[in-house]
Amino acid sequence: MSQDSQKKAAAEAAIRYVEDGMIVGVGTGSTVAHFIEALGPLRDRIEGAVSSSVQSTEHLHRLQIPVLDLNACGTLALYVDGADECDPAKRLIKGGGAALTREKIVAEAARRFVCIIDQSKQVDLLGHHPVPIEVIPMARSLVAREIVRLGGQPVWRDGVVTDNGNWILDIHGWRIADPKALEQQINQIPGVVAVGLFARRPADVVIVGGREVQILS
Ligand SMILES: O=C[C@H](O)[C@H](O)[C@H](O)COP(=O)(O)O
Repeated sequence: MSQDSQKKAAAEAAIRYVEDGMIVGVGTGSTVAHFIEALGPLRDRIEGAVSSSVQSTEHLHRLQIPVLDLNACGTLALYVDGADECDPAKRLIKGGGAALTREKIVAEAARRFVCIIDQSKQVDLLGHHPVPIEVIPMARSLVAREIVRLGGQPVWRDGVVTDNGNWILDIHGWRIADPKALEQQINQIPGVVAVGLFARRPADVVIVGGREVQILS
């Protein structure tokens, strides 16, 4: 089964968590694009969606799913998003598509975070995939130097500007034994907007696509 078919299978399996009248938090990326497609036929049964990126907002609009302002929604019942890596404790690396900051905000606002992935995303230890950090542009070099002190190798994702007008550093070379501690340390560096480590707020349910879809809860 191709990686994209696995993504689609996971995304379609996540639809069972959508209930009538819900406001659904929606992540970003190619796996979420399948979820948005599956959500389309339910547009009249849900109140709407809260989006984590311009890309997802445009997709939701194309399917006539109302996109709501998080500030007017309070706590969301459900957030569905993909990931770049997922460990057995459902901690994640996210941000391959540069949407990590808004994704973190919507995930934090949700009671249940359902993460949809293909099998290649499952790892024992996070860090094979670089860890993205969104930084305020003027702080790029400062943050990079601090990251080197923490043992990482920062690479500027040159040319990429986030939806918030910021830049991305991708940190290579880490095998992350304590993701929560590292998340906290990175968050303390001035100029860091968000880090794509989701350890303080891991997923609640992980759906792994495949011929047999696996649901880890
Ligand atoms: O910024 C992007 C997000 O964190 C994505 O959810 C993540 O990169 C996974 O993307 P995809 O579903 O395309 O593999």
